[in-house]
Amino acid sequence: MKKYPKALTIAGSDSGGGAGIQADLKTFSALGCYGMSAITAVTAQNTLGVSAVHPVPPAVVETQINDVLSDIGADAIKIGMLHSAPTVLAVANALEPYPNIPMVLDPVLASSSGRTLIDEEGKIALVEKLAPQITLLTPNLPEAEILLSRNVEEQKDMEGAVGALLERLPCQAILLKGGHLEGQQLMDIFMERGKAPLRFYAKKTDTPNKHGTGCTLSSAVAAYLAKGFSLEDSVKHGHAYLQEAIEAGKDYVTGKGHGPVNHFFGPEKLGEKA
Ligand SMILES: Nc1ncnc2c1ncn2[C@@H]1O[C@H](COP(=O)(O)OP(=O)(O)OP(=O)(O)O)[C@@H](O)[C@H]1O
Ligand SMILES: Cc1ncc(CO)c(N)n1
Repeated sequence: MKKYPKALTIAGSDSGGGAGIQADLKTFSALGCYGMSAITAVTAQNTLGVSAVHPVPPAVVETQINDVLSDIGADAIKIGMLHSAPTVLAVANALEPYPNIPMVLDPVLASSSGRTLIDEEGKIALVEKLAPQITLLTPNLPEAEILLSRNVEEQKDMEGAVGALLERLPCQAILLKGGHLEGQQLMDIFMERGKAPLRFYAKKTDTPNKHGTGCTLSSAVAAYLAKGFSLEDSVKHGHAYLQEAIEAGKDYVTGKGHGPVNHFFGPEKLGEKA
């Protein structure tokens, strides 16, 4: 009997196709996983920003998750935009019966253009109710600052920050992303509870197409977890996949603002004529 590696994303829809559910499903597909989705909110957005957010009722979010997991099942789950406390609680509730599925939570607190994508009570519920079920949390620096209530301004502050996040949040591991810092060499730092931190370096690519990098990275890690890799190897391979997708997408023009990365740089390259 053949079985696909299966990955579920619980996230918001990005009408522009570069972030959210759309980026997650592209990433799962590019990495050879069967992708499924539970949509938490419909956003109207494009490469210039988010213009509207319409939440899906929490009970409908919970039912999407129940229906997928009780029938098809998932080998890994990625969680993105949750929008509000009732949605966070509905997701925590629906996932509680599945403690053995690895879960990656990208704590989407605001869009890159600054629009808030979760409310204050949602943040508290995320830390208190959902984090205990999470294998890997993937905050960017502004999100880490919100979660820690202190500034993280340089690469040398990141190791202290990742340790402090692990003390404050009951998840198993953290990947703190340094993509928002100045400088030509970027660093992400990964730490599993009780282990030494690991650093992942990347040369900063000169590109306008960075929309959805966070979504793509967390889904790539989830895809590798679904395929049976260890957490450390999934982070390593997920980071490498994103770097290739950023590089492969840098010369394309999509919209007037921040375009997407190129998820399909493999054998069937997006944009190439047959
Ligand atoms: N210009 C770049 N070149 C190469 N890698 C980058 C670049 N910008 C960001 N990255 C990488 O992309 C990943 C996402 O980092 P970032 O800190 O931008 O997350 P994010 O803010 O959550 O993303 P998003 O903009 O999708 O919300 C990290 O691995 C980071 O190192
Ligand atoms: C739906 C959605 N999720 C996440 C992000 C963050 O990139 C976004 N802009 N939109």
